[in-house]
Amino acid sequence: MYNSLDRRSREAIADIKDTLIGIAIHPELMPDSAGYYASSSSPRMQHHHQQQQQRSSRSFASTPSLRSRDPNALPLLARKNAGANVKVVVRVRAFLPREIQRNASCLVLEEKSFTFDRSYWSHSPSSPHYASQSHVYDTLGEEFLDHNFEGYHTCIFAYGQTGSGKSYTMMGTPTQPGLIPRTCEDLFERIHEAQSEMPNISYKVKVSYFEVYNEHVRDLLVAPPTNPTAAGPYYLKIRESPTEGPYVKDLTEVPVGSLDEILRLMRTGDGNRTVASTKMNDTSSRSHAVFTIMLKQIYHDFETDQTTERSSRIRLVDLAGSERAKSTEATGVRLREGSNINKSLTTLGRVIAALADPKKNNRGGTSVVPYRDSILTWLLKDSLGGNSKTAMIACVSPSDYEETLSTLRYADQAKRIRTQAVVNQDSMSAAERDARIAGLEEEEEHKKRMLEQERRLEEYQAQVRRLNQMMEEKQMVAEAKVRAVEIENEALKRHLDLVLGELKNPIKEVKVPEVTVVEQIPSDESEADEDEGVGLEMEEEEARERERREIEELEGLLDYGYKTLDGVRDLRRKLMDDRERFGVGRPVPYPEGRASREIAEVMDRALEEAGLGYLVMR
Ligand SMILES: Nc1ncnc2c1ncn2[C@@H]1O[C@H](COP(=O)(O)OP(=O)(O)OP(=O)(O)O)[C@@H](O)[C@H]1O
Repeated sequence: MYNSLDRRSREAIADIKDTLIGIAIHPELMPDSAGYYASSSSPRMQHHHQQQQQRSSRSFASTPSLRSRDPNALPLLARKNAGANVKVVVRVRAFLPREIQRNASCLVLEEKSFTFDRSYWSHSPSSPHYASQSHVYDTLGEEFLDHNFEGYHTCIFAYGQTGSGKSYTMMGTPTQPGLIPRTCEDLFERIHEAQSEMPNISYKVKVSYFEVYNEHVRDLLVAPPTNPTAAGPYYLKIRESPTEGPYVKDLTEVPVGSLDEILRLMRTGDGNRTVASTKMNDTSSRSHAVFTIMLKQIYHDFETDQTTERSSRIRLVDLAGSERAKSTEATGVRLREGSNINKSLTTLGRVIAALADPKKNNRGGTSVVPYRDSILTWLLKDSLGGNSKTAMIACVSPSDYEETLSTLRYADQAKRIRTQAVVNQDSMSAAERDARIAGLEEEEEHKKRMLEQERRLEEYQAQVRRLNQMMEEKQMVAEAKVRAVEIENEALKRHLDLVLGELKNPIKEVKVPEVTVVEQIPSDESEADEDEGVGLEMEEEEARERERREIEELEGLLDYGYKTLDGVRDLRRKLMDDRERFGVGRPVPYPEGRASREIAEVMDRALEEAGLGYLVMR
């Protein structure tokens, strides 16, 4: 216990030294020598400060950490410290039943030297050095949560071969919860404690959970679609913001207000994670899972009317395990997963190697760090080499020599990485806050107006599209009608020609001579012959006259037909010229005569049926 406190005190002193060096680089940003609570005249604040100091006997950096620095005296730029190395710990798990069955023995490495911060012996609970789940949290998780309350982003990731105990360490089991549930529990405990002591502090917690599976990002807080193709894109895209770095676009971030809520989400996400049974592990994680808690602390000083806001991100990563196809005997989908897992872990190794190499890293050589070579390293860019306090838990199996050696080398290299964590804090006076709110409101109003304009433009464009479509349809219908009338007219014309031909050359009626027996009356014979001759002449004259009239009438009718056809052609041309005026036709008067009227009526009906009845004048 004493040793642990002593070590943590030393670490604290080193951390303070780093910070002071960082501040000294910017002398104008040197903080006010008086501490935040010391400078506060409020007795409540001083009382709280004492409480915090008492609490620090349980935890080195005490709970809600808006305590230790004056937010006014430490503006954002000054919070960049000289950087600190990634914390690296190694954990050895217990034998699994199958290892006990084959009488596996705990391997002893030949003498080699690796640098770590700590090692956890979780091999046999009977050992006096046994590191339980709670021990791992108390000695690592708690310290990192302290950093979060101080306003630092943190990341703890578990690395190791398949079946070495990463998921056990990060998530644990219902009876032996791991770092993630314990962090959530401690987080809400601290929040409740702080809120009961300080009414002017409020907290906002949000959570997200995603996995990187086969080089794709999947939201674990959204149930996988039963039919991925019908449900749209299944995987999420990655974007990079100039201030926040790479992030997952459209990732669900759920606001949470209690431990129960966050644990429920954690279980939901865990249930959605891609897990499969392999020869090396019955429940092998086939993806890298990233559980993120976003913590915002808003502190309001009633005396100065100043608001201070601290935001931090807690990233807890359970990587998929490196695996040898030979040991896992994987085939098909499992083999493909395994090769993707190994590929991204190899890239992680290259990123760690580049970051650990001062020649590449210190002289602004971050561009040579191959973050973008895998989704995992790109998303962890900030945690690995940027604004984050980071820890790696290297998990090893007790009986696998080669894999253990490789994990230890990895871990040793990671220990050389330095990150540059800054306190993510922003403070403003009441006037600044009001101005910011006004500015944001104006921005919001402007965005709303823009959106409204965009919406209207879209509506207008949709309306124009609908109108054009209807016009096209109308034109197509009109053209079809014109074609129908033309066909009708052609048929009519042929019919008229036939009728006309028949009238011009009528088929003469063959008169069969009547055989009659005539009584001979000698005195009146010549008179009777004369009368008969005159009657025949008149009949012939009448027939010719009737024929002439019919021909005239039919010629008029034909003329009417041609004119109607002209009207239709005219209409068609107009339709082509101007859709708006396609309905205006040329009226054609009826010709005289009964027969032509009948035919004209037939034609009119045809036109009317074709929807063009207005062409002729009634
Ligand atoms: N410290 C430990 N004490 C007891 N059992 C452990 C310990 N660590 C791991 N185990 C057990 O070992 C098995 C494999 O562990 P786990 O699933 O955590 O491995 P992993 O590294 O996450 O594997 P993978 O990469 O395949 O997902 C599990 O049955 C787990 O309960």
